[in-house]
Amino acid sequence: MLSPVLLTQREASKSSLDQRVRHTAMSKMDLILAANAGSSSLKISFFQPTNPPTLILTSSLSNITAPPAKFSFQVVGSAPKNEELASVHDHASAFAHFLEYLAKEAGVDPGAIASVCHRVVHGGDYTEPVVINDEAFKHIEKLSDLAPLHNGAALAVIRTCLEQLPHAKFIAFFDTAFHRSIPLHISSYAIDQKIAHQRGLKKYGFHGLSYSSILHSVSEYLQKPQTSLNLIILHLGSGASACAIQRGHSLDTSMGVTPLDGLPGATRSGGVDPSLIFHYTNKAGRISHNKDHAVHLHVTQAEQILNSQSGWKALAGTTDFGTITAHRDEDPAAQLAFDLFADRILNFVGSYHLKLGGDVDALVFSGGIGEHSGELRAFIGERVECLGYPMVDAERNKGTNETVFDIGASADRKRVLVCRTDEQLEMARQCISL
Ligand SMILES: Nc1ncnc2c1ncn2[C@@H]1O[C@H](COP(=O)(O)OP(=O)(O)O)[C@@H](O)[C@H]1O
Ligand SMILES: CC(=O)OP(=O)(O)O
Ligand SMILES: [Mg+2]
Repeated sequence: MLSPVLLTQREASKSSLDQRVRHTAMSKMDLILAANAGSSSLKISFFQPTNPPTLILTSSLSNITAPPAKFSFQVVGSAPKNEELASVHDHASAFAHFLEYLAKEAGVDPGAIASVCHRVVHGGDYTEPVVINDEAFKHIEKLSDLAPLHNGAALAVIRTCLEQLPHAKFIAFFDTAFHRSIPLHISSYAIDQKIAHQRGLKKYGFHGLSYSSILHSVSEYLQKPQTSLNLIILHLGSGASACAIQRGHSLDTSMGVTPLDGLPGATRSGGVDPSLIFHYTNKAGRISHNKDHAVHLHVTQAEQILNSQSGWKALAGTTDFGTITAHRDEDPAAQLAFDLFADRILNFVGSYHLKLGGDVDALVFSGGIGEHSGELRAFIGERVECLGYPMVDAERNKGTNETVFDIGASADRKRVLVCRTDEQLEMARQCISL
């Protein structure tokens, strides 16, 4: 017998959710919950399992690593609820808060959730989504050292789900899977290949769910099949990476065996001379004895510093790129952070433009910074004009509510686009097609 989804009839502000959830789930208890454990945030969306998936509600907990965390919860068609939470300090407490809010405030019975999609950043050799069983759980756990800010956080959310939603099916979707198409000479490091194979030391690449989502949206926007598209995509968030897409497949990306390489981020250094770690601290190479999670992951102190104590946080004392942009005129540290980020982005745009033989349909900005920082887009846009990209139009660069919008002054063959990525939607889409 089907139990009602809603525990109680609540106040009018919840009526939109009531109607949507009641409508579908009373007859079919098969909602999809998609959880995205990023380095600084936990983003959650609920979908009805239609094709394409129908969004019911979104929630996010950001600033998890720079408290107080910011909680937002929005039922589609209703006003968002926002609050600051001093009690949330990691992904496990963030997800616990969400589940409590869902039942108590939104009145949703967790029994209505049939499938839970988890974004897992490092999947190693898994190239397809997997149902999470003991073996998959251990596999993800083993890879935690290679994604120290991510896999452990995703596992904490998975553990809570296993305890609190025992009736649901859990599926892991991997960031790395999208990059399985990267050719061997690009994914290999110039090291002993026997050791490289034994230890899985190669470029895996990350943000793959985001790149899939962007590819899907840009293909719809340009009305061209994905397999005809050559794109340079910049996913600029707390973790930032670039990707060259050739005929709809990943050709190269800036992150490597771990998400540390390539562009700097909120707390990550990005690529440095590998020898730098031996000079940064004379403790490099030893197991960290700090009190944080790095101890349990056996990450060396240097690796911990480059992952968690670097990036904007080290350069400008904030993990918020919006603050950096706003203060760069009066604060040389903020100016340095801005200029350094732009410089590293240009390295990848130039290199990927060349790898694609100049045959690029669009340069695409995405991620929290790419979607919101008109200043950074204008700065990069001006410098890539020499490669044949149109000038960034100041008015268009102010943005719209569309998923994809064009900020180029002319709709020449090459475009400069902004795309709102949606990793949760991408997982729901793949979940339905499974
Ligand atoms: N208006 C803005 N201008 C510049 N940067 C912004 C703005 N809004 C958000 N950001 C940046 O986006 C980052 C979050 O990006 P997001 O992709 O959501 O992060 P995550 O990597 O946790 O998924 C914030 O840390 C902030 O630096
Ligand atoms: C891979 C990665 O860095 O992800 P995020 O930007 O969500 O932290
Ligand atoms: Mg993210």
